[in-house]
Amino acid sequence: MQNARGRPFIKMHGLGNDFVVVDARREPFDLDAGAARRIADRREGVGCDQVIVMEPPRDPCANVFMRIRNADGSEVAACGNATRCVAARVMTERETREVTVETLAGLLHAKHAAEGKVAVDMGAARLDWNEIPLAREMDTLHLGLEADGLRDPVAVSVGNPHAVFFVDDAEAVELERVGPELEYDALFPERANISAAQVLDSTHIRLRVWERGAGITRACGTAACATAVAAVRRELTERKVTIALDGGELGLEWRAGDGHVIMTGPVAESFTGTLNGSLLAA
Ligand SMILES: N[C@@H](CCC[C@H](N)C(=O)O)C(=O)O
Repeated sequence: MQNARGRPFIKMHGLGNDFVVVDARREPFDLDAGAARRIADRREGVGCDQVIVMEPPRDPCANVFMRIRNADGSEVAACGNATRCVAARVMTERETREVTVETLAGLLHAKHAAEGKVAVDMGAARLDWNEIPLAREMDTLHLGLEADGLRDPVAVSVGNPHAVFFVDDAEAVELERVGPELEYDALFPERANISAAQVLDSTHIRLRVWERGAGITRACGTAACATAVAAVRRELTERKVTIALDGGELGLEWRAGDGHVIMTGPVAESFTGTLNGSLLAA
């Protein structure tokens, strides 16, 4: 039930990738695509890259269910930075050091890490063409895709689809121009997040991201996960890397044994407010 007086929210971010977070664990909140677009609009609404709804978990092993909508209203299964934010809130509430966050992509285990950071096990990277998904069978280590000087990306899913292009100079890539073209390429039936990754050395990568449904963001946690996996598959880096995004650094590890990706990074709460009725009403 939507509240005519509005609905409280918390503004949170992970490295500047920002979220309007609504707690719907006690009172339901029906976030449709239109409301998400209005809330995310930086001119008319609150403004954010993703709108996040915390709901009661479906799985008895989880502590919270996290629903995710991009700024364009599309509902998606994974968001790395928001997972850290939601996990941090629930750990604070429960006074615990570990929680399990349920998403449409599965159960994600999160825990406190050094320096106030949060580490999330983002699950096993998915590498088959139909898991990305791609439109046709193809080697995900070398996609036959090229645009504006970017070529031969690696495809990885960490619950959402990513194409990672390795480049000599990430700053020189005109992501705002090439990003939308690649996001909507026919090779990606569910569209894709597009990354330009520059390997600095065997443990450091510079990354810029055009997010599906949100455009250029200051950081994308799942893109960092996908990039760490792609770099190891291309034998460019070690399994543990530091990835520098526009908003700061994330620590990534693609574990050898189970293929899970562990992402560690900061969490921040900016302010609280109320979503007014005009943003919520259709
Ligand atoms: N910002 C997120 C990713 C959000 C979803 C993505 N835009 C998609 O459509 O898959 C992150 O930190 O991972």
